[in-house]
Amino acid sequence: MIASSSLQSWLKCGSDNNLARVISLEFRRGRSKRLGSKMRVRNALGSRLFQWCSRENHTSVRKLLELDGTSERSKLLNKVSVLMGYSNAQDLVEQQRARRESATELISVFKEIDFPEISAKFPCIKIGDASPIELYEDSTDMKCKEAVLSKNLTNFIRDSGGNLEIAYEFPNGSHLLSQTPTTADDISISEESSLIAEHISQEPSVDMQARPESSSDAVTSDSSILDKSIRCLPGTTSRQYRQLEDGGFHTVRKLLQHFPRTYADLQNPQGSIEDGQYIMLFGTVISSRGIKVKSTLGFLEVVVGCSIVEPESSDNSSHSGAEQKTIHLHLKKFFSGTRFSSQYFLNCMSAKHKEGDLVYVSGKIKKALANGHYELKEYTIDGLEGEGEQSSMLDRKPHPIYPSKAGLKPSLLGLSISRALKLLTPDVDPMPPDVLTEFNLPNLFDAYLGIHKPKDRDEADFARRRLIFDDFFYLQLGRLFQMLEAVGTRVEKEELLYKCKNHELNTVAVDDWSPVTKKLLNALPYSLTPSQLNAVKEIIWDLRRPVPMNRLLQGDVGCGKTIVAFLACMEVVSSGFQAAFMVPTEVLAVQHYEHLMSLLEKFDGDAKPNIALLTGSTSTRESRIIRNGLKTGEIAMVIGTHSLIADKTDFLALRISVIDEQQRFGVVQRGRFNSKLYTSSSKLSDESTGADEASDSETFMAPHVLAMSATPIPRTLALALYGDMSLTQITDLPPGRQPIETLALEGNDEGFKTVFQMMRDELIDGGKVYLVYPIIDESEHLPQLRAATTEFDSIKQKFKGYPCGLLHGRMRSDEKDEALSSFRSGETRILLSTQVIEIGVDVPDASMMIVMNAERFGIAQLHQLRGRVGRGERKSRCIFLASTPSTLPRLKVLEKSADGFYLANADLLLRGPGNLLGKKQSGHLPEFPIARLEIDGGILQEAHHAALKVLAASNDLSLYPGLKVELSMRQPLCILGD
Ligand SMILES: Nc1ncnc2c1ncn2[C@@H]1O[C@H](COP(=O)(O)OP(=O)(O)OP(=O)(O)O)[C@@H](O)[C@H]1O
Repeated sequence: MIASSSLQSWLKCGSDNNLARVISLEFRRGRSKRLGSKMRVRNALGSRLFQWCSRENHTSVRKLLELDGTSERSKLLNKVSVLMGYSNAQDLVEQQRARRESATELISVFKEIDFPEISAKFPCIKIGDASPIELYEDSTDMKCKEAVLSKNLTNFIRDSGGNLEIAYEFPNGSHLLSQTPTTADDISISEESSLIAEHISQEPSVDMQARPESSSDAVTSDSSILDKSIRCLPGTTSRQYRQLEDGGFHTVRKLLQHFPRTYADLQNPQGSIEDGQYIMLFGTVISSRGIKVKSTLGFLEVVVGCSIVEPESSDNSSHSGAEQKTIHLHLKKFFSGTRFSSQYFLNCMSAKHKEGDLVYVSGKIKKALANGHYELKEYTIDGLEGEGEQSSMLDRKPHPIYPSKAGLKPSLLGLSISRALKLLTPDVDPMPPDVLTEFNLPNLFDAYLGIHKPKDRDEADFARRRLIFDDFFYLQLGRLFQMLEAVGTRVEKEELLYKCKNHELNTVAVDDWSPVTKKLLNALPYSLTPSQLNAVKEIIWDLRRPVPMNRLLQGDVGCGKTIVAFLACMEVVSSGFQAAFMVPTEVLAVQHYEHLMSLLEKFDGDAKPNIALLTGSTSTRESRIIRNGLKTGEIAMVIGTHSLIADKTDFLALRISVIDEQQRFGVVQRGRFNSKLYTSSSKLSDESTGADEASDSETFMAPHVLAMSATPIPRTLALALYGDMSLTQITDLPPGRQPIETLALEGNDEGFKTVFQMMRDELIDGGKVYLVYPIIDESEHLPQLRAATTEFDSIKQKFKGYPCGLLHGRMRSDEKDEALSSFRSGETRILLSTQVIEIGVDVPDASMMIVMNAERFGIAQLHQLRGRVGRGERKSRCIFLASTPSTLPRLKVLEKSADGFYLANADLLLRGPGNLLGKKQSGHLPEFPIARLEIDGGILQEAHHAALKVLAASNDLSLYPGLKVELSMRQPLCILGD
C-alpha cells in the first residue's frame, strides 16, 4: 500500500508530462506489437521506476515492472495511467489528443502572425516567474527570426507543462502577461521514445508554490478565467471532470471558492503530551482494521504514528536539546446495529485509511496503558494527499484541509484547486486599486493563493479578509446598483447616493413641519425623546425628496416607534396625499387605530383628517364604503391588515405606506404597495405646504415606504438584508421607564411556589399579570409543555377574586379584541395568553409577566415578550421558567441585559442569522461562501462604503467594466425576493 501511494505521489510530483507522452505513444503503437517499442517503453519507464523502487526497497512495484508479454504490457500501461490519476490508458490517450489539438490550434494561430511586426513587438518569452528569454538575440534577418520564433514557441509550449506564460513587451516598455492552459505534449510525438526517456530524466518538477509576481503593470484585467469551465484544468482526467461537475464545480471560480475548513500545521508542536489534552498532530497511518465484537457491535481502529519533539526532562540535565520520539494514536470509532457491525462494512471503513497515508488528526487524547500510546474516541482525521503535499511538508507551510462536498474526496478537491490556481494571473482582479489601498486588502490573485496555499497563518487571514470583503462588496454593489437603476436622472442618482452617505445631515427642523404634523406633536401627552425627534426629522426630509423613500425604522421594544410613523403620515396627509398603515394582526390594527383617534380628539372638526380602519373582520358593507372613500380621496389615512394591499383596495393618491413589524410580511406583500402609484394631479386638495417637491410633475410615482421593526436586528444583519434601505434607529427609551426586573428560574415545584407567591403579591398591589404559554392545548406529543386553555381553570381557582382572561390565535377576532380590551381596562387582571401578544400589544400598566417553558422561545423573542411589561411608569417584573436546569444558563443572559441590540447580537452569535430571523426572513439572507455575518460585521460596513464610493465615481459602472462583469457573474442577487 505504501508502495503504490508513494509511487503515485512520485508520479504526480514530477514526471506527469513525459510519462504521459510515453504511455500515449506506447498505447497507440500497441496494436503493431513491435518489439522495439515495447523495449523502449520498458526503458523509459523502467529505468526511472526501477531506480526509485530499489532506493525505496518496494518489491511490489518491482514485481509490477517485471511483467512481460503483451497482456502484461497493457496492464502495465493501465496501472501506471491509473496511478497518474487517469481512468486508464485509453483515457490518458484521449486527453493527450485533446491537448495536442488545442496546442496545434495555437501554433496555427501563431503561423498567421505577421512576423516582422511581432518580432518587433514581442522580443521575449517568459515562463512562470523565470526571467524573460530574449528570442532573437543573434538573429538579424527576418527569415531567421521567424524560424527562431516558431522553434522556440514549439519548445516552450511543450516544456511549459500547461502553464505557458508569455510576456509581450511593448515598445513603450509596458507588459502584457498572458497565460494559456494549453500544452503541446505531443507536438513531437513522432520523435523516438528514447528521446522522450531522456526528457523524463531532465524534466524540471512543477513548483506548486511558484507565484508569478503580482504585477501592477498589467494593463488588462482578465477575470474571465474564473468563469471558464473546469475542463480547462490541466492534468485532469475525464472521470475527474465528471465527478467535479456532478459535485457542482462547473467553473474555476466555484472551485476556488471551495475554501479550506482549516489548516494542518505540518510541524507538530514541541512539548510533552498530557492526558486529556486536545491535540492536532500530523502523522502516518500505521494500521487500520475493523473489528467485529459481537453481532451488533463493531469498531474501527486506526493507529497513527506521530513524531513529536519532547523537551528535555529535568532529571536528565546532562543532555542538552530536545528528544524526538514517536507516539501512537489509537483512533477508535464504534458502530452498533447489525448492518454497521458486519465485517464487510467494517472492512470498507478500514480500507479508507491505508498504511503509509499522511494524515492530520485532531481530538482529545486519553492515555493508554502502554507508554507512548494514546486513545481518541472523538476525533477528526484528514488525509493530506494532494499536489504540493510534499513541498508543504518540506517547507512546513500550513496545509489546507478541505471539507468534502457532494461525496467528492477532499484530496481530489485540493488537487483540482491546486491546478486551478496555476491558471490564475495577477490581473484576475477587477477591484479598483484605490479600493484595495483604502481598505488595506490584498489583490484577488494573492488572496486566492493566500487562502489555498498560505505561506503562514497570517497570510491566510489576510486573504480571508479580502474574500469576505468581496462577498459583502458585491452584495452591496448589486443592491445599490439596482436602486440607482430604478431612479431616473443623473441628478437624482447622485442625490440618492449622497443621501446614503450622509443620512445624518438630512433633516427638517420642527418649525418647518406642516401644521397638521405640528398639531399632532402638540397633542401628545409627552415630549418626544431625542432619537424619536431625530427620526421624524429624517423621515420628513425623505418625504420631501422626489425619490421614493425606502427606510427601515428600528427600535427596541416599547421605544415609541408608532408615534414617529403617525407623525410621518400626518405630514403626507397635510400635503394633500393619502397614507396607509399596515400591521400584521387585527389586534394591533385596532390598538393603533384607537390610539391615533384618541390623539386626534383634540383636533378641531375641520383640521381632523379622516381616518379609517380596514381589517379582515370589517363587515362587507363597511369595507365597501372605506374602499370607496380611499378611491375618491375622501379618506386620508387607513390603518389595517393585509386587506390594504388587496387588488380591490385602490387609493386616489397614496404617498406613504407604513409597514409595522415588517418582518412579519413577505417581500411581495410589502412590495405590493409599490403598485399603488399616484400622480401629483390626484392630490386630495390643493392645500400644499411646500412639502413634496416632486409633485409638480405628472409622472406616476411609487409611494414612500417606511418599514418598522421591533426585532432589533444587528446593524450588520440589517445592512446585509436591506442593503438598499436607509436605516433609522431609535436608541433611547421614553423617560421614566423603570428597568424590568428579570428572573430566570427552574420551573419545578419550588420554582412555581415562589413565582405564584410573587404573582399574588403583585395582584394585591394592584398590578396586572400576563401568563404566557408555549401552546394553546395540551399535547400528547409534548407532555412537558404547559398549555393556556388547560391551565385556565386551575389559575382561576388559585387566584380567586382576580378575574382572568384568555387570548390565543385560534379565537375569533372580536373575542381577541374583547379579551385585550378587558385586560386594558382592568376588568380582568390576569391574562393567560400564547405568544400572540409578542408583537405590538401595548397595555402600559401591565406590570408582571411569567413565561412558561421559556426555553422554547429564542432570546430575541423572549425580549419581545418581556417588552409587553414595563411600558408605563410602574415597576415591572418578568420571570422566565425553564423546564430543565440545563436550559437556565441561556435564559440568564436576559437577566443581565435589557438591551435588545445586545441580545440580538448574542442570539446571532449563538444561533446564527438563519435562526435569529426565523424561516421566512432567513430565506432572504444571501449566502456567503466565506463570510460570517455574526463576526464579520466590520468588513460589511467597509464593503458598504466601498460600494458607495465606486458608484459615486461611476453610477452605471461604465468606468469599471470588470466590476460590472463580476457582478453579473456572481449568483443572481436575490433582492429580498419571496
Ligand atoms: N416619548 C415618549 N414618552 C413617553 N411615553 C412614550 C413616548 N413615546 C411613546 N410612548 C409610549 O410608550 C408606549 C410604547 O410605544 P409604542 O407602542 O409606539 O412602542 P413601539 O416602539 O411600537 O414598541 P413595540 O415594538 O413593542 O410595539 C406607548 O404607550 C406610547 O404611548
